Amino acid sequence: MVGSLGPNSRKHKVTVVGSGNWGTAIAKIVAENAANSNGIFEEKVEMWVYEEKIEIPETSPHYDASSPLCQGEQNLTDVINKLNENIKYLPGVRLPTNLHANPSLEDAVKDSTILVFNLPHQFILRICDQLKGKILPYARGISCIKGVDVNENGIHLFSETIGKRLGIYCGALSGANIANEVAQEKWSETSIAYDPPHLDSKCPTPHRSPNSSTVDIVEFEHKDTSGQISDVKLQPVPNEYPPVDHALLKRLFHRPYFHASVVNDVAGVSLGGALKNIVALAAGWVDGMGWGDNAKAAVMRVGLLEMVKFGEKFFGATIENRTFTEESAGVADLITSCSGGRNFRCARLSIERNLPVEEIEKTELNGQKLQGTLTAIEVNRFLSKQGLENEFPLFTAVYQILQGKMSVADIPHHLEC
Ligand SMILES: NC(=O)c1ccc[n+]([C@@H]2O[C@H](COP(=O)([O-])OP(=O)(O)OC[C@H]3O[C@@H](n4cnc5c(N)ncnc54)[C@H](O)[C@@H]3O)[C@@H](O)[C@H]2O)c1
Ligand SMILES: O=P(O)(O)OC[C@H](O)CO
Repeated sequence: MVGSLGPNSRKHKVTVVGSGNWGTAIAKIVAENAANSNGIFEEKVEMWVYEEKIEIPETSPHYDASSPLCQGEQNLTDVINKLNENIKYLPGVRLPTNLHANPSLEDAVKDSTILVFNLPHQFILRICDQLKGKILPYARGISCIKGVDVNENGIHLFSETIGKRLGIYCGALSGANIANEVAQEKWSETSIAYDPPHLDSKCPTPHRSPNSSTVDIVEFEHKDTSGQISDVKLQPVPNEYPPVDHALLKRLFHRPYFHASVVNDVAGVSLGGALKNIVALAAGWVDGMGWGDNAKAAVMRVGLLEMVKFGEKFFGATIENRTFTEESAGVADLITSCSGGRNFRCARLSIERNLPVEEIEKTELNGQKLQGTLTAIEVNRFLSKQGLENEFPLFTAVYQILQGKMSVADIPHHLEC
């Protein structure tokens, strides 16, 4: 029984929900830290894997004709656990042995107090539905997802959507973090945003439920961009566990090669990561046209301004503008994404090969997913519904180009208007 244990006597169990390129890289980091946490985290870290069959090709350094693992199709989870490598989504990177690939979502999250959500944003809503009732009610989440949740009610951060659907608090992690570089332990920075409506004064609108007979449950109101107020009953983490706070999150994610800064601005950190993907597509197209670095810098300048404007306009009360300039999740992520990110690279190739970006995604990414294409469409759906497309000419141009309604050659003129 949790209640019979003393303060900090229990360890946090951590599960990473997702195992793609970034999911696996973050799971590696978390498992490295969990292996040496002085009793804060359980050593074994679970990584939920969307199961699929793979075959180890003869060209792979892991190929051994006599190995049962090389006899036809295998479960990706078995391959990851036996080779300590995600040969499909993060090839060539050795994973810690305390990281366990688990094909069962329910089993992977069972008893976990910390859930790290890290999968392409188009899959997260369905995963949340599957997780309902399967997680600890006092679990805490961190969303590493770069995207926004657009529906008929407005636009939401995925940290909010996850929190609302699961009845937990969820923060965000985002930064200038191309997964392959991070996984190879090349130095980078990241931003973690975490600002739960604790029993302290941090939350803008926390209050105890007047009807609640227990001090263990806190209700907080959150106004989303549609003006709706959602009530989430947040349960505190029992004090048998070390408190989930900025210091603990730093212990979970910070590495000598991965410097984590922990802040409160969840909206700023989340939005930077989502919107830069739209800009990166434009940067890739401009680069593919051979227009040079000045043109790419122009796209990035306009893109950054639109990112800030979008944040101010739709998340004004909660966002801190300086996140865009001072945090890795802001301009630094924009720069790296427009230099070597997948959205940038696929967009550039689409010009060079005269093919749609989605076609390049299918042939070049081996199952990895672009987030910019869908985000551009979702953001446009939100903007057009409000008649605000003209106020965001670059976001709108990216959408129009994806729809085949505008050509890349028209970008300069479109931005001049
Ligand atoms: N890759 C990066 O460099 C990077 C860096 C920072 C942030 N991100 C962000 O992290 C998030 C996750 O990206 P990623 O790179 O780990 O993923 P990815 O692009 O590698 O996508 C592949 C993953 O999607 C999973 N998948 C496919 N179909 C699925 C389904 N129907 N249901 C559930 N899962 C399914 C696959 O199993 C695989 O794990 C994205 O929002 C991305 O923008 C990525
Ligand atoms: O490869 P992308 O375009 O999905 O971008 C990767 C990361 O978000 C860069 O920080």
